[in-house]
Amino acid sequence: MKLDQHIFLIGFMGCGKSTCAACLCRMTGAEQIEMDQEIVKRQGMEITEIFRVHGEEYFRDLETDLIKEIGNMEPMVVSCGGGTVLREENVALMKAAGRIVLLTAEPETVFDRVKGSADRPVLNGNMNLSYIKELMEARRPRYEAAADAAVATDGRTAEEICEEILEQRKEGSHGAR
Ligand SMILES: Nc1ncnc2c1ncn2[C@@H]1O[C@H](COP(=O)(O)OP(=O)(O)OP(=O)(O)O)[C@@H](O)[C@H]1O
Ligand SMILES: O=C(O)C1=C[C@@H](O)[C@@H](O)[C@H](O)C1
Ligand SMILES: [Mg+2]
Repeated sequence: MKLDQHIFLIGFMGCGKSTCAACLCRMTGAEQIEMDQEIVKRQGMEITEIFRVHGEEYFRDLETDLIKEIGNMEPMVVSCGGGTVLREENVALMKAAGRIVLLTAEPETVFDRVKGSADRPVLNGNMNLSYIKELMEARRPRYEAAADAAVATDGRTAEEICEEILEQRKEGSHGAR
């Protein structure tokens, strides 16, 4: 199933964007772009380092620049940063270039998936379930407003999740995205 537009995977940290993007690429033959990794590569610095040295706004500007570039690329699967859709401008650029799929997971699932890692500056110092719940609730309206479709990931394999994403896309081809 070849892509005719980008698929942007969005959602909270640890919801499975990178895992599902890789799986979607195996299923469609499309290329994957990992926004976080691409920014790390270009800056020659880890994300925690970019936040520490330049601040969050600087990182958010890099995300916007990258989204603009992606808009001019061949259709691919884009694994967004967890906070990419916090900027309205980014959402508008993404909507113009493809379909935005929200991956969801319960806070308990997220905590379980991310608790062993120190690579997410937004969670460093706040690696606990109540903070994850609070931040997820605060961000939920932004994720939901940006999404063309949503898929729950709790207790499901990447393959099951991706089949649903591709199935929705077929259905969507007759009307809404
Ligand atoms: N459906 C799933 N079932 C079980 N474990 C999963 C699933 N999806 C992802 N994981 C695991 O959860 C962790 C986070 O997944 P992943 O890196 O794909 O999330 P992400 O949304 O890209 O997070 P971030 O961008 O914040 O790093 C990984 O260890 C991954 O193996
Ligand atoms: O949710 C967030 O704000 C972030 C998520 C990560 O993917 C990174 O983009 C960065 O750590 C910020
Ligand atoms: Mg990721």
